[in-house]
Amino acid sequence: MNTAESTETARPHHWGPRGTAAATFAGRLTFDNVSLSFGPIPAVRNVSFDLKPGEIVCLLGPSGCGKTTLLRIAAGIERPESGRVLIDDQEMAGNGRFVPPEKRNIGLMFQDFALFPHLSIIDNVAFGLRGLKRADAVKEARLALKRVGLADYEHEYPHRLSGGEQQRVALARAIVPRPQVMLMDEPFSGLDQRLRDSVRAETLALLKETRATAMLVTHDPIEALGLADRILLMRRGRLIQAGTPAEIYGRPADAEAARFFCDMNELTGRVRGGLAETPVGTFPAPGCADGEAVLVMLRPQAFALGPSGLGPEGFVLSSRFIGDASALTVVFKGVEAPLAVRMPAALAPQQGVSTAFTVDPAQALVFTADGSNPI
Ligand SMILES: Nc1ncnc2c1ncn2[C@@H]1O[C@H](COP(=O)(O)OP(=O)(O)OP(=O)(O)O)[C@@H](O)[C@H]1O
Repeated sequence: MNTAESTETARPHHWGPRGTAAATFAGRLTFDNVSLSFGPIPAVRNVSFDLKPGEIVCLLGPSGCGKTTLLRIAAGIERPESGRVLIDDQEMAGNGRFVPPEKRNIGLMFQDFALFPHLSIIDNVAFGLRGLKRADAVKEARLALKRVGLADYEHEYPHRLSGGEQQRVALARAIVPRPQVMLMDEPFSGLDQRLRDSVRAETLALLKETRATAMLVTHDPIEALGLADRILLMRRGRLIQAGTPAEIYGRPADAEAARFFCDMNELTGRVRGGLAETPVGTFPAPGCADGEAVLVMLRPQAFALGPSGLGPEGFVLSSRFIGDASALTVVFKGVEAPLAVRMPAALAPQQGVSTAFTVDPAQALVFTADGSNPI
């Protein structure tokens, strides 16, 4: 059963059968040194990337970092002040050229779904097919509505639909003209938390089916890790790092990028013989000179209980059950502030206990002391 059924309304909530959406010829989306400022605010600065046909990419970063502006530039809603935007090597913007949004063969989906309130659901979906004969447009729109499980809703109006249903109408409307590139701005943020997981999974399946290249904006790192073939990480208008979810999570470009994905424990280490020494263990720091100070970041899940005498001893200051895990704060000798530790609830020690821990070096990230470069 789709979890949407239990959360929103009593109406049926099944999406249509997978594999029935119309496929497109995916486009390559290229940004070549693109910049745009709003007065003194440099919203997008010298951004370059290349989205391969059919790739699903999440544009990720904190609020105000320029994600929406970048998406709007890709769509042709904003003009870059310098640089070039290309789809399949054709210039959409740059060198004096500018192709308007309706000529770019892109699909757009906004955070608030932006359905037309005065149009019925079928007319909302058929809106992008105005070039077709009415009967053909309606036929295509019906197929798309069926795929998102809303075939019975075609005569309804947007205000009569729940948020999850509106999201599906917006998705059907975006895919129905078979765009080469889909651009989606926070497409799940307006949805109830419990609904989000199933809608994300269905949307991802649908995107793969249409084979369109997709760029999704999100500020949620977990969402990006779960959805994307590749993540583009932005900060203050710049592209900081591009890579697969495993690359970005496992080897963040700097300490700030690491903090964006996880609440990190941060310790200062001193290097000796290629190892950063800290009060809770030593971690590889290849290429660093003896005596150099480095920043060691440890994920809360790096810690496990260990045999006495081997790892650091810690005093459990607090232990909180949070469902599938327990969140602990633990005081270690030589470390100023208590460290955050997370482990399976069944294994977690009680508050007030002193016990030995081990620390998984694979969960440690070592950076230069100022956090600007990984080691
Ligand atoms: N039309 C505009 N006029 C002036 N400033 C703007 C305009 N659009 C965006 N900005 C500014 O540009 C910067 C980037 O904004 P943008 O909306 O692209 O960021 P974002 O990463 O999408 O943020 P959020 O996640 O909060 O939507 C911000 O400082 C924002 O205030």
